[in-house]
Amino acid sequence: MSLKPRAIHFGAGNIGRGFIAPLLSKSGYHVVFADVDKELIHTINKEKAYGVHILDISTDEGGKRVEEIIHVKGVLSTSDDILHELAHPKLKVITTAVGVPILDKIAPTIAKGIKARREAGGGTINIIACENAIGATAQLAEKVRLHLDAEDIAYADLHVGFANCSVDRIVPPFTPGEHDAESVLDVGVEEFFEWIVEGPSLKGAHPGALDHPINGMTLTGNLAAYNERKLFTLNAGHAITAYLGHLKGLHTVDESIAHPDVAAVVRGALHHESGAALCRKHKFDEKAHGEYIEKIIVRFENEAVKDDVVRVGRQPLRKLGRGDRLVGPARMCVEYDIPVHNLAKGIAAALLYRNDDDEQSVEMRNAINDKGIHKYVVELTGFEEGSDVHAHILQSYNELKFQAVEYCTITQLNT
Ligand SMILES: NC(=O)c1ccc[n+]([C@@H]2O[C@H](COP(=O)([O-])OP(=O)(O)OC[C@H]3O[C@@H](n4cnc5c(N)ncnc54)[C@H](O)[C@@H]3O)[C@@H](O)[C@H]2O)c1
Ligand SMILES: O=P(O)(O)OC[C@@H](O)[C@@H](O)[C@H](O)[C@H](O)CO
Repeated sequence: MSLKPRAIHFGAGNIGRGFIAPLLSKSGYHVVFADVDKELIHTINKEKAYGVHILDISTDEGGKRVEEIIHVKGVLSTSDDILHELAHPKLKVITTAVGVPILDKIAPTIAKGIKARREAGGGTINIIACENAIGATAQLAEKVRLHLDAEDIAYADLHVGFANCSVDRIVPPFTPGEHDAESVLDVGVEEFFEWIVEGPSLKGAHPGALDHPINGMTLTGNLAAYNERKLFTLNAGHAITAYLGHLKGLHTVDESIAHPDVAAVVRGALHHESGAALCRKHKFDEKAHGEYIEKIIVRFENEAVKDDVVRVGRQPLRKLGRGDRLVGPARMCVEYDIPVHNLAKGIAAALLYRNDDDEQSVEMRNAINDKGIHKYVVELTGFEEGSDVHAHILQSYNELKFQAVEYCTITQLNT
């Protein structure tokens, strides 16, 4: 039996293959991917390796650097095989990158795994949900607990660490043929990455740290600040770029941010609105935060990444959640009396996002038609009619709707 520590990663998609698994693998873990996609799992088990293409025009090799990830395994997350993996004595870490709405679906499986570990006397493990949401691991923990009995909960309290994190690396859709890739498993990623994990929640021989450290993972005791900094800056700017770009008929993030109107709204939202509020709340150094924002804009401009506005804009209702990247920073601005003209434009552009292949876009359009935009904005954001923010969102909505007609048919906009 291999002496290597094992890690199970739920979700063998972009961020799983392009970010989390490479760090685990390069830190000496044997990585087992768990996914619902049979074809993908079959290919992982057949090829056992893939390449991570670094998509940076600035890399010495002109964007051609490829990192080989080897000795990976796949297991179908809906089969009993996953339970054997979860009970494995060498298992140390479970990570996820499946999308927040899917955490519900994997929770019962993880709960069965915890029960199996208790019965087998398995060692301590740590679980880290690498999703774009504040407190994603805490949400997962809550869902897992619903499937545990009192004995299992007592065991989990001692032997299972649930650590929240902030995860940052842009991993766009990747077409192997366009990049001389050898395998359909290959992924393309930007060079930059940041994985910040709540240290105090980790369990093991040295509480507050992993028994087998992961190179590239940073531990912190103040995750809340990093979480809000990332979601309300990178993801806020990304979403605004994607929704405004989509309304202009643009297809990629680099094309959208190159449009001066889009860049002006993104800079206004990040520097003068979310940034100003974040600096007030978390006492960030204003100059350093300004540099953080500009570095993010350079990442959006990376032409080698070619990220799709449809990927970045996916699930608009999740993105319009009160604690999420658009309404979240707008609410924080209101707390500090900071006007929100640019975030309001981003929220309005999200409300105008029309994509018949995206269930949440369709649901949003139907809700706007049924309830009317005034009431719907109140329901979604919590900003009352008559408030400045509500008025700014409505004003931007009407202006953008009018401008968007040039690119979309009236039927698509439909409101
Ligand atoms: N791509 C990025 O740039 C990026 C960066 C940071 C964070 N994230 C976050 O990572 C998560 C995943 O994003 P992604 O871009 O990798 O998405 P993706 O669609 O590429 O990958 C998701 C994977 O999860 C699998 N999956 C779905 N249901 C499952 C289930 N029940 N059990 C196991 N696997 C299941 C899918 O088959 C797919 O392979 C999201 O929360 C996203 O916000 C993405
Ligand atoms: O994954 P989502 O849908 O929450 O957000 C889309 C993108 O903004 C996101 O995936 C970024 O690429 C990522 O957060 C970069 O770290």
